[in-house]
Amino acid sequence: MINRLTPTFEGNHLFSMNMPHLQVLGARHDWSPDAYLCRRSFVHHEHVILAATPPSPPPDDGGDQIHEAQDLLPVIDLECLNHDKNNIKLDEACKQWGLFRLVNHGPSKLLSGTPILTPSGTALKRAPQNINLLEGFNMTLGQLSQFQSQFPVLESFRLSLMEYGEHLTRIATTLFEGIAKNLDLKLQPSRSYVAESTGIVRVYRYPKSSNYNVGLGLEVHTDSSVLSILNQENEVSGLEVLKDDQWLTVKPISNTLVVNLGDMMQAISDDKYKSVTHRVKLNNKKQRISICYFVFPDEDLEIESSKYRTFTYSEFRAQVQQDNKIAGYKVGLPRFERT
Ligand SMILES: O=C(O)CCC(=O)C(=O)O
Ligand SMILES: [Fe+2]
Repeated sequence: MINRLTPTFEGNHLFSMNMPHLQVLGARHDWSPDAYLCRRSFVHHEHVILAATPPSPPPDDGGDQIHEAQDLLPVIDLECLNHDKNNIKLDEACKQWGLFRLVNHGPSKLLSGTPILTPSGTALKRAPQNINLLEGFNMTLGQLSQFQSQFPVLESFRLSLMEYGEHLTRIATTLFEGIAKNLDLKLQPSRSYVAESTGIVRVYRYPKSSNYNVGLGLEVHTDSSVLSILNQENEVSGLEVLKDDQWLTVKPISNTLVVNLGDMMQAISDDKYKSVTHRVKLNNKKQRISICYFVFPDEDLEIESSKYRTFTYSEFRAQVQQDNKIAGYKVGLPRFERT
């Protein structure tokens, strides 16, 4: 797969040319277009952005105590999960962490690519609350067929994305089934909670930087997804997770995916599981590349819980986009709390 994908990326001009169109195919699920522009424009306009918006200091590190979570993070074996009826380890990981490493998930080399350059950023209409120093693109799996006719030159890339999406959907489905059993969830029949069609594959490149004043690679946030499955492609650290008020580095380990629970999972589980708070710091030695797969429920599936008013994922997404646009940040689940 590496060989099929890499030539597509080679000569970054291909993506420089096509990025505006790629955006149309799939904007990041919970970002306003403005925030998205900001995120992808730093390469050419870093000085402009930083001058326009003073960087906010990195969030409190709990007394600068950053711990490595390498030995603490729960590890889930996908193959064992298939055999166990109630998987206590998975349940504990979801309850206590909201994030775990995943091993034995299938092919060791899932996807690889080279960094992608974006075109010059368009002027920002509004400064978002935080500047995120990264560039990348999102692809919604359900829209890949449009991609075929619009960009025949990227056909091998499209096929790779499809294969990656199928593989990751299989993983997400297995994990979700395990979680549903553990929580004894009453699922709506014939509806998908981890729909491939709404799945998003996102590739990001974070520049290297030793200057903490420039801000974070990706601000403190929770994901809107049911599950997010992260491939820390070039094994460069940066991801940190908030656990018991301390930031822990999630060190990359080869052939090991990182799974984190998102807002939809929190609501579906009636708050038994938490959407994990995380952020990405810039690495001071190397640029970092991550490939993330976000999976969502069918857009019109009604999520019922005792904590939140009934809502659909499309309502949630619209609310997040509106908050991003008006307030400059995501409010998320608190917007849907029962009063
Ligand atoms: O790049 C990463 O490691 C994490 C990215 C992330 O948290 C996100 O896109 O929501
Ligand atoms: Fe995230």
